[in-house]
Amino acid sequence: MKSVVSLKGACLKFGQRTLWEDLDLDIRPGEFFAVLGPNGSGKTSFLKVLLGLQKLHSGEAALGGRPVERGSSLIGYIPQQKSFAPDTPMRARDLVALGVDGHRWGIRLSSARTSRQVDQLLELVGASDYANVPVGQLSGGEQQRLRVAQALATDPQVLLCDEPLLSLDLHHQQAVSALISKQSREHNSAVVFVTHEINPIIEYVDRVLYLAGGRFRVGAPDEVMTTEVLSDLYGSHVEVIRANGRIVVVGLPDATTHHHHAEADTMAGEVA
Ligand SMILES: Nc1ncnc2c1ncn2[C@@H]1O[C@H](COP(=O)(O)OP(=O)(O)OP(=O)(O)O)[C@@H](O)[C@H]1O
Repeated sequence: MKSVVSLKGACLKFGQRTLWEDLDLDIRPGEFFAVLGPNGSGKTSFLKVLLGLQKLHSGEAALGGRPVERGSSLIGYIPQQKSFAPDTPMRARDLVALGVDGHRWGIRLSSARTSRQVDQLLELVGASDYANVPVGQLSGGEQQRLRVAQALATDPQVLLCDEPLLSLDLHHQQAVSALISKQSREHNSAVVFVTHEINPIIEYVDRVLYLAGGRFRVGAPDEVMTTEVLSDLYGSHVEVIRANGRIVVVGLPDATTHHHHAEADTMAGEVA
């Protein structure tokens, strides 16, 4: 099947610092693709490249067979959580409606139809109860569910998600992950899902891009999330333990992308 996201020989650098290089990647329609790695490894920058907001140092990035560009209508985007100001003059349903018809030129959907679609989206993310509440008065998790609804509104071919589960409680983490996976299966949308933590989405992930130390590995979770591969990426021994379908990475170096900073300090943690 043709890929919907394609990177060829992609390299991203800031000054002397290389986040990744020689990255060749094809993401298929309907694929659930997770991007993992420690703080500062370049996960958000990876999304910015696909959004056309960050130029590659070298190589090519394409969406739907065309070079990436800002504002592509192929993309739905769930940004990293930022709170709305308390006095934002917008209700929950207005925010979702913006996703439905806010950026269309020409024929706009009739308002009754927009309204029905907004109701469906609100229900999908479990936000019907607060549809008329101003967004600035909602909790971080409630706001985040609205962003998911907004991103799904255009039925995107590529759904870019930047840590969409942050600030959600366990129940809503599961609900939002399931929703995103459903979108990918039923609408054949490719999902690029940036996260620190693979466990909430482990049952959905087809492949992982793991970034660390200016290097990367791509493959199925079982191929990448291993003691051998992660120890190699981090340049120090880490232990990957599987228990009850979860993956725990123990002994990660201090979160850093620089090998020379990977000091003796270690912490036992559940990352990835
Ligand atoms: N425009 C820029 N100019 C210079 N450096 C940048 C720029 N954008 C990002 N960086 C640096 O690139 C590195 C990767 O940033 P990025 O936000 O992609 O990391 P991340 O993996 O998403 O991190 P986190 O998990 O902390 O969100 C960081 O060290 C950041 O400071």
